[in-house]
Amino acid sequence: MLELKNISFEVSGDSGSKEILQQINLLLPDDCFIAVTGPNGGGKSTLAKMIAGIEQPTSGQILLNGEDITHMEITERAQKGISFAFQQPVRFKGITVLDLIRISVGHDLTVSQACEYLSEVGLCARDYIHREVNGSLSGGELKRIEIATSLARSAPLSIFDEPEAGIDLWSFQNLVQVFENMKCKLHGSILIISHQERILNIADVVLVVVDGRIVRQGERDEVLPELLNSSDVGGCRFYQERK
Ligand SMILES: Nc1ncnc2c1ncn2[C@@H]1O[C@H](COP(=O)(O)OP(=O)(O)OP(=O)(O)O)[C@@H](O)[C@H]1O
Repeated sequence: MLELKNISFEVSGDSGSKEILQQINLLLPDDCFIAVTGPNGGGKSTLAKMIAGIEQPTSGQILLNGEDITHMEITERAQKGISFAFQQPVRFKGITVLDLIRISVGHDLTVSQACEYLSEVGLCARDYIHREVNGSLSGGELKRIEIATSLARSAPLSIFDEPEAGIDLWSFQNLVQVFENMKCKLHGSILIISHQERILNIADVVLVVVDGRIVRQGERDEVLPELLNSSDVGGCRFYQERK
């Protein structure tokens, strides 16, 4: 179980300081699929980065299964079982797709076993398995390879930052299926940042982040209709923050 207690994140710039996250409280139980949504610039990626250890909060506490991980680095959190797939996937010069899947799974794997992960994300495995994870891959290909490595890692908590970004419409249908399968197979929690109704539609819990605050959180069937029926852009302004 992951718990965020009063997490705030402030940055200083030329025009003074800015609070990107304000007093975030969140409880993420085990085996839960949570979708985080909200307008651009609301703080969703920053929230995910706090959990993964890419950014450190200015104040507050993050607990993983009761252990305080607030000041742990990203590598240590990864070892504790938090996996993070970036909005802009990272390139690994000199490392092949096969290497990356083998590293992710953490034990030896045959080529055909590794290929299964690529097939799951809709890539023709034989065309990609021996390719280097470098700039020669398109954004969408990198994104799918990153999702395949997350599947291989099968972490207790997998975080995906806008997995749909850069994925074409046809592949998007499959991507929704990938996450549905993941939800059934994975013994762990999934946190997805998404703007897509079809992704929100497969989540157990939907969380809405606006202006650095959680303005709404609850079961999908409760929150999604409110979001979709709201006339406001981002669908968020009318919600009251949950105390
Ligand atoms: N290190 C930083 N320094 C200054 N501003 C930052 C920093 N990190 C994030 N921000 C700002 O904080 C706000 C929230 O950014 P964030 O990327 O978390 O938003 P988001 O909800 O994920 O947006 P999107 O939907 O567009 O991906 C933005 O205005 C962003 O410019």
